[in-house]
Amino acid sequence: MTLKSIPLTDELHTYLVAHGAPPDAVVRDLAEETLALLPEDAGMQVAPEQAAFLTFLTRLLGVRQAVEVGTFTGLSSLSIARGLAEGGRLTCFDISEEYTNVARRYWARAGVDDRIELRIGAAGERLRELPDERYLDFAFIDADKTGYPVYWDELVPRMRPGGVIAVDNVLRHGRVIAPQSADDRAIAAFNDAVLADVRVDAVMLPIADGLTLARVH
Ligand SMILES: C[S@@+](CC[C@H](N)C(=O)[O-])C[C@H]1O[C@@H](n2cnc3c(N)ncnc32)[C@H](O)[C@@H]1O
Repeated sequence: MTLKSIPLTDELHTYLVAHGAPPDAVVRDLAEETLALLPEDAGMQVAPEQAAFLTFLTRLLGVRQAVEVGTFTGLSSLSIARGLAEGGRLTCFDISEEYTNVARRYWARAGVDDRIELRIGAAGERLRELPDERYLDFAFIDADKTGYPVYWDELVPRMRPGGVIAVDNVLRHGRVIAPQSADDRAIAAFNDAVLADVRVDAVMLPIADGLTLARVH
């Protein structure tokens, strides 16, 4: 049995991205503009292979109702929106008008703005505005790390049976096993809580900074 995922050199990463739904012009421009406008924060954007995976997964699940927590300049939301089934809707949560104004432009350019609703404000509070029923097919959590348990607790009861929650940055660039910050400790505790949560089956994938996929019973 193979013992672990192989390490990715830069060359291998480039090869992997190029051979699995490579970024189109919209995604390339969004990545370039994010880096130019927000050089300090551009690393928050999902990796290109994650973007492709989000579209693939959304399509695979036939998602009609999706939520994203943590939109930034829009790469993950664009990727989810592209995979939605006919008539599907994505509701996005973020606190920043500045970041999400970039997202709005790229949603329009990609022709998916008609299926996305953006709600600005602290997601812990704004998620409570969502219908109190099990209607969500898919959710993606990628905002402030200390908020993850709150987002999880708001989202799990709203997932339809078989719905999937994807959670980003669960490996904290390896620091999850030796936390060095409050964010690292928050993710380590969150990962333990997911493992113990009897409402879900979860797998942790070594994509980019680690992605948990949890299927809600
Ligand atoms: C890692 S980035 C998201 C990256 C995005 N998924 C992408 O692919 O480009 C985290 C985002 O969470 C937002 N955020 C931070 N705290 C938040 C909160 N309390 N409620 C909602 N959004 C928050 C930030 O403004 C930022 O845009």
